[in-house]
Amino acid sequence: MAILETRELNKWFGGLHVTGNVDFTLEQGEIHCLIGPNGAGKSTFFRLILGEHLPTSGTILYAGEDITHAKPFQRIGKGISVKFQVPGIFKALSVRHNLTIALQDHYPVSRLDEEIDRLLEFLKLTEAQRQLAGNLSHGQKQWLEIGMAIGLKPRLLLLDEPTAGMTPDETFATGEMVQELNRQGVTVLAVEHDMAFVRQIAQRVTVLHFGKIFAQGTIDEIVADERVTAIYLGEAHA
Ligand SMILES: Nc1ncnc2c1ncn2[C@@H]1O[C@H](COP(=O)(O)OP(=O)(O)OP(=O)(O)O)[C@@H](O)[C@H]1O
Repeated sequence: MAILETRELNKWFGGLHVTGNVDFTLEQGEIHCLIGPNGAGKSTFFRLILGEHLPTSGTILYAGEDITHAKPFQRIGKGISVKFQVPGIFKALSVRHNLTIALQDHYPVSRLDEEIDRLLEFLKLTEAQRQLAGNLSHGQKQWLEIGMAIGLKPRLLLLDEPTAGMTPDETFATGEMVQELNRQGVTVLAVEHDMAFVRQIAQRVTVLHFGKIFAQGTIDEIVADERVTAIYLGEAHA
């Protein structure tokens, strides 16, 4: 079953056709990576799914329901959550306090502490829970942000370059977190440039180019596609 579908989705910014007639299907339960050259329209596609941009034309379906014109908070309420590239954490508050703010409206007080403890452990942040979020390493800040996105128990998690700026060890640990979330039933759509990470997590890959779907398949199929190498991977691995 498809958890997300876009049909003939188009977005124009003035004369720029940034999303070009995109028919995209995300199956419930998969980890899907979106790759493509800079300016290919990946972030715009995310913002359309989230409702931060409205499409010029076309339809977005979430679990079969038309959400094309739903407000962002309504989409979040339906189970879509996002982690953007720039961490949106409260730097002057402790790690635990950040998670408390993210979760407090969604759990009864009696369960809140237990839920935060569980999340801290998952994020490898138990030891750091009393530190100010601003003092965390770059990778830990990204994990805290992932925690704030998954605390709401989304059905669909969107990740925008989740490993940007991470060390290889942090990147690998992030991949393990994403896989564990997926085992727990979360469908994941990630924009990512790091091909080692894509190989670690992706069950399917979509290549965007000039706002259009250029290729789709498993990571092995994508890497073996000479047309993809010509527009993207050649440059990424030069
Ligand atoms: N709000 C906007 N107004 C006008 N043009 C925009 C707007 N947002 C994005 N664009 C343009 O749309 C095109 C696609 O941008 P987008 O950020 O979606 O690409 P991307 O694939 O995410 O790129 P990157 O990998 O560099 O993040 C670019 O040419 C960009 O300049």
